[in-house]
Amino acid sequence: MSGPASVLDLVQSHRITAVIYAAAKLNLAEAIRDESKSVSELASAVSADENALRRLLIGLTTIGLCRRAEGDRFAMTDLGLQLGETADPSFKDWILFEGEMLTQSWSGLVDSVRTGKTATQLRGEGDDRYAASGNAPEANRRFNAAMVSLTRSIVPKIVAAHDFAAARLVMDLGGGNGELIGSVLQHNPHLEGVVLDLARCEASARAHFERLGIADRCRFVAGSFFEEVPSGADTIVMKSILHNWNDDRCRIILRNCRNALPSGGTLIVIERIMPERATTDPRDRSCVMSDLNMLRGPGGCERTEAEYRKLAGSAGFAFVRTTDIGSFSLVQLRKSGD
Ligand SMILES: C[S@@+](CC[C@H](N)C(=O)[O-])C[C@H]1O[C@@H](n2cnc3c(N)ncnc32)[C@H](O)[C@@H]1O
Repeated sequence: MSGPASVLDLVQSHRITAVIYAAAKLNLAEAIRDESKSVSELASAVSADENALRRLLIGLTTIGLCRRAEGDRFAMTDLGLQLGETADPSFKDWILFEGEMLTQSWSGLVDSVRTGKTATQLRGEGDDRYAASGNAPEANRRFNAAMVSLTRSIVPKIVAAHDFAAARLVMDLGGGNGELIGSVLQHNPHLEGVVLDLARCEASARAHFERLGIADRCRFVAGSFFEEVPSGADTIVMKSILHNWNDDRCRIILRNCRNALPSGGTLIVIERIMPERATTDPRDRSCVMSDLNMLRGPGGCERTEAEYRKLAGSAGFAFVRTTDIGSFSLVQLRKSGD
């Protein structure tokens, strides 16, 4: 957002989400591709009313996702192309998740602020959103696909930021569909990998390993990191895990990691780092919005670097370094005190 916005502009932000969601749902980026298309052509390609579609396309130009070409033709901008399913990066799955699930959940934010409880707790479905959503396969598929699109966009920075040369077996704890470990293994042919996550991620993770040609050196273990983390890995990575949980739950996960790692083993935590004092800077805003998303969603929070260091220290890890990788940071820790 450039310059100070009016309160009216700010409160109408949901309209922008709806415009982007409509464009993604209509597969507009796929229909337009790299060349401009006429509105009538597009209307028949995406099954839309021509006049209404023109109005949507003009809306998309005002937020920089489309540009008007000659006559009644529109093209996607580079940013707009990211709405396409096969773009690199593609945020389509995140947009569908945001438009179909998060928008609904956030409408109850006031209840979470009043009570300090998550949407799942307020519905009386317990403290663990992941356990509560166990029999909602379509919602889980949507969530997992959204996580893949977000993680895929930052994986090159993760791979560049950490040298895995000395590692032998890397475990991605809560690694979902295997996006992160897949990339780490592709860039490090000497490595073996394992993903530990809930059983519902197993089929898609295994299919992903087959697609990448790493199935012979990457396994999936179905389990819960609150019960046990299997030993064998010298390095454990966790992306977007600790921010899901409160400090007590995080300590259980961290202690299970510590029990699983050999002496001096490495733990890499990849999370957004909360600023000590948030400002209107877009990066601060993005982190704080994620923090509120954790309040409403799984019940965790975003933490400052000092908070991560303290939390990890209380579970027997020594701080090594923090590397800034854009909107996320990579906090490297070492098992201490054997
Ligand atoms: C926010 S997602 C992060 C996924 C992945 N690390 C990424 O960043 O793309 C959290 C992950 O934790 C997994 N998870 C939740 N509860 C778990 C549990 N008790 N044991 C293992 N994994 C769990 C979820 O299935 C999900 O894949």
